[in-house]
Amino acid sequence: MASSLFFSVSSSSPFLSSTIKPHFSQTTKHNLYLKTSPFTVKSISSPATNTPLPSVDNFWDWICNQGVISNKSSAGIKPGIVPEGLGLIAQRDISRNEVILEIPNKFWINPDLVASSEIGKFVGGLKPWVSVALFLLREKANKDSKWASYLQILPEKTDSTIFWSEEELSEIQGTQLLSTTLGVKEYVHREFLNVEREVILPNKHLFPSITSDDFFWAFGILRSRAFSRLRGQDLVLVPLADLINHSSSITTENVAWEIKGGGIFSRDVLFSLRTPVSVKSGEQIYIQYDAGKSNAELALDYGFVDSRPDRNAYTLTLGISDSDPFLGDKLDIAESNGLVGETAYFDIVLGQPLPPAMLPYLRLVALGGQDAFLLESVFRNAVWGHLELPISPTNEELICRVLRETCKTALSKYATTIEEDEKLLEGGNLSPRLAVALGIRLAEKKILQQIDEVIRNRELELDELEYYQERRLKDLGLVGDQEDIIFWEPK
Ligand SMILES: C[S@@+](CC[C@H](N)C(=O)[O-])C[C@H]1O[C@@H](n2cnc3c(N)ncnc32)[C@H](O)[C@@H]1O
Repeated sequence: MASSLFFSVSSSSPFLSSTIKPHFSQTTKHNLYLKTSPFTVKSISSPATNTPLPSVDNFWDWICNQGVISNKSSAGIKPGIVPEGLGLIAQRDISRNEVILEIPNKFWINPDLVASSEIGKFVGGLKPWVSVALFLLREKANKDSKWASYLQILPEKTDSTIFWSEEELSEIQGTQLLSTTLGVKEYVHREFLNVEREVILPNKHLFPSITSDDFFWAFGILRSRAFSRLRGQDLVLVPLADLINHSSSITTENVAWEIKGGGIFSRDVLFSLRTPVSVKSGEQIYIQYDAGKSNAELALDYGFVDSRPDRNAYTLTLGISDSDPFLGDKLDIAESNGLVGETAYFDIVLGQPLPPAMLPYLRLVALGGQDAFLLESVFRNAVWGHLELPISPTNEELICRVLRETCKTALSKYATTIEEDEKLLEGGNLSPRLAVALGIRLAEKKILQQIDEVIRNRELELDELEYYQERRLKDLGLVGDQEDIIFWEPK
């Protein structure tokens, strides 16, 4: 019975899951819905990070004059122009784990600063990021802003997929990243329309001309510069510290920054940044951005992808249909095993086995017909254990078939094959955005192929698998050594 099973694909971004409603359909059985784009690609470009050197010098002077850096001449770091735009350059040899920066909270840009600013009373009820975005835009328009030296060094745009043209987006046709990007753009645009109506237009004296593009710029700045974990109400931009770039060669799991108290007699809180590895004088200092982020999230937030294979993930969205006659029982069982709600998300990572809870969950979703007795309350404590192993040929065959259909349909949505992408990669000389597009679409296809291969092998074994009834008979001692069922002859 297939009526209770639906599969769809979606984004894995934790940001999306908390703040944006997914915009893919999840209503029909065996549902696989991929948003694709009809555009064709002609060219792809990358934004220039054209911060002139005088602006960087001016920013550095400002930082030092404000006392953020106590002694300019003996500072261990300095901002400089690097391949990633701006970055932090070591001014002497720095050892591993050495603190390179401590920025007190009076130099942070966060919702508290906005609340105490002249726009504070107009933005009180807004989401933290929206109020900080309006603050940035207002200060950017003010030549005499206290923050002018900082705002001048912020890039006009990044390579985040939210800034890609339609033609550029067509390079990620069929990908989950495209679907997520369109969802985020829709979300930001909606937020803009709301804030324009509620705050910007009624307060034209404070916000004379803020466009949707301006608002996207501020969103892009916050997504790419606020340190992970410092989001929501804790959202903060830390000037100077936010010049640190990411390198895939930094693999230490430890987070390179922390928030510290400023000392017993100080009310200051400090943002403290360390070097995860030792760095020679003149070299750029790097950290690893949030190790938990997939390449799709890096592409969306920052506009680059990491070369580590385990950053490549594909999210399968699985769920129990509203019309499933056993919906309540199934939800109850899923919830007792940590899978809350009608939908469950499983991140499949390139080169790694399927997540352990995925097959049990699928067996649960597909459970019906003669197997439905396992949903009865007497089995409630033991049912998940049973689901960890095959239940019945019908159940196992169904989940294999639907998973393979899902992979096949998803694979058919991409405009290029793995072989074509690999050839392009070999050719090299890719623009940053095309490199991102290729990295993402190639990895997604490889993961789908990987899932299909695992399930194809399983299908070949279906006749040899041991199912619930056989296990049960064995447990009861009703199956002999030769796997024959033992009958008691009546005397
Ligand atoms: C926190 S900011 C770092 C400072 C930034 N480079 C600048 O010029 O202002 C993050 C941005 O730096 C760039 N970036 C950081 N690490 C990178 C990397 N490994 N490859 C490419 N771009 C990188 C991306 O544009 C990203 O959105």
